[in-house]
Amino acid sequence: LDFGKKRGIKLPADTVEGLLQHVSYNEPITLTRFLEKFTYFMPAIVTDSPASSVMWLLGMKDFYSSGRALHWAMLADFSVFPSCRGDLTPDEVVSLVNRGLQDGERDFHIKARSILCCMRHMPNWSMEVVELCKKYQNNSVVAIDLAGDESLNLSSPGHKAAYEEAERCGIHRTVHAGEVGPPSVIKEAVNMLKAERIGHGYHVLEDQALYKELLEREMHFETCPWSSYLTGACDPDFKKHPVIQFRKDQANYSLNTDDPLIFNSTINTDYRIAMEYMGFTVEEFKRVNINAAQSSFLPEKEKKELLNQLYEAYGMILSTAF
Ligand SMILES: O=c1[nH]cnc2c1ncn2[C@@H]1O[C@H](CO)[C@@H](O)[C@H]1O
Repeated sequence: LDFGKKRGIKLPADTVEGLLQHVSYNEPITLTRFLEKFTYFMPAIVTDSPASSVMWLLGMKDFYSSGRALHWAMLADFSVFPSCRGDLTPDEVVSLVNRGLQDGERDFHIKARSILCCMRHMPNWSMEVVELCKKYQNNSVVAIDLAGDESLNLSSPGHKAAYEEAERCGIHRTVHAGEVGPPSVIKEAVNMLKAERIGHGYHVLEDQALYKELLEREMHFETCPWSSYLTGACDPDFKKHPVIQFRKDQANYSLNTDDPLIFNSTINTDYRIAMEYMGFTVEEFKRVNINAAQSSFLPEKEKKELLNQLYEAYGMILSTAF
């Protein structure tokens, strides 16, 4: 609200409660309508330097205290947010966030890296995104992602070229796929974009051959149960949720929040759902978090440190041989 006022950008309400009523929600709507929520508050913060500083600071604090993920978009295309020209270039935003993440890692004793996100509806941004990934590759940025509305046709050369360049340069790759879209989007993500992880991926179960292949390849699925309820990605009955099948098959997947602001949630929201409706045991929570660490995009040495921390915290055998 403060940044909106300062920049003369009209928001849909002028109190915190009023704005939250537009942004946060707790009953299913479509993915497309969910994505519209971002347009209510993004114009107030994109490419604004004080806003960016405050956002990462709050993000790090949340990240530390409640396991919330940081999820941020950085590019402002003026055709998307026409009235919100800030004082930072995308490059400066990434650099600022990197500094924030590094301060946070030091102050909170956590690992925090950044994934720069391409948007499905903006294929002409993707090369710029991968160039930023390259520039900051050894400085907090570890991977490229592709998010947005999956019903849009992916066969744009922009995303493909960016992902090819990412692979060529050793930049890790994840793609939102099979969240609401069919298994063919996952196939494209894996075969064409060379994704190493799949964001959501629930609809993989509709193509058993593909599912079997991805199980064998130990493909990592970044699942978000509460998000999947609110975006209408899955049957609203959690007892029929794809995560239950993933658990039974001991697939490589993790539990995540997705967008805590909009979903008014913390990681405990997702854990509670897993426990109450999906038959999770403490052992499965441990296994899932070890999966997450193993499939993280940290450099190998740091990944081993993180895994050792988890093994120790979980009372599992700790090998000092690493
Ligand atoms: O669950 C999701 N599916 C698809 N796109 C998403 C999801 N969550 C967020 N975004 C998109 O990614 C951008 C960066 O966070 C957001 O602006 C939103 O458009």
